[in-house]
Amino acid sequence: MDLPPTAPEPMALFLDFDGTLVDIAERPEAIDVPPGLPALLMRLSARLDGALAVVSGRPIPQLDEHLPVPIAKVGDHGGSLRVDPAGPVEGPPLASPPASWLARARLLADTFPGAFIEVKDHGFVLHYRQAPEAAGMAQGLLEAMVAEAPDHFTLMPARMAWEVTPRAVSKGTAVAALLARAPFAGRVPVFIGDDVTDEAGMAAARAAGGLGLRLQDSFGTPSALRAWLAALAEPSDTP
Ligand SMILES: O=P(O)(O)OC[C@H]1O[C@H](O[C@H]2O[C@H](CO)[C@@H](O)[C@H](O)[C@H]2O)[C@H](O)[C@@H](O)[C@@H]1O
Repeated sequence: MDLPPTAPEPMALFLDFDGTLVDIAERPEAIDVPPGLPALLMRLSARLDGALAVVSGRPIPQLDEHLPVPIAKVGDHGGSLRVDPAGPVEGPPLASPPASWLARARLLADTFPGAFIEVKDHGFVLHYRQAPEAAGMAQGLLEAMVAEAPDHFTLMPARMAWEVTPRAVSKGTAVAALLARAPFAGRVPVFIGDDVTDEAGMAAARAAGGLGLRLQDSFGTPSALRAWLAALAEPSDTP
């Protein structure tokens, strides 16, 4: 593992949620959010003058449920953004997958006990954490689906899941959009994530002169990252 980095100044910080801020759980609703995490993110956001965003594949309402604090949030892998915590949720118009895709994906998931579908507004996830034997067939089916509408959708490998997402957005487009706006503009971006779905965010941060950090390499575990964030949130003692 590399040493945790020295935070650049002034920093804009982009944090993935599942597998980065919180440990992976058997199911999406079973995550254990450490009780102090929302307050820690609040302190950190204040320390960065608001230039902190949680950037997740989850929809923003789910992020609000797990992190009920007024910080910037990006959901749906860049499909929805709420930069001003008191402002509206923004995002480009995006297609939704045809109902027939969901029906076919559900049929497949139903043949593998433990596999299930998570539906989002503009995509869906086929989770196979409890049915790893479903991975290959799921990949084949979903690849064939997105090949029917390659301009609109793409298939992303996630952690023990395949996710059909809109092609037009990614965590990278979200980072670029936030960096063009206050309070993120003019700061050095740092994106921290654990997953293939975070690579576009990391690449966007690096392209803007900042850091794209893989949790496993730079911190090891979500708990170690939270400790680093807690130290960062402390007021600086330099005048
Ligand atoms: O971008 P993220 O915040 O990392 O979200 C990515 C996906 O995370 C969730 O699924 C993953 O985490 C679950 C809980 O630990 C786990 O059970 C599952 O196997 C993982 O794939 C979430 O359900 C998805 O909607 C997110 O896109």
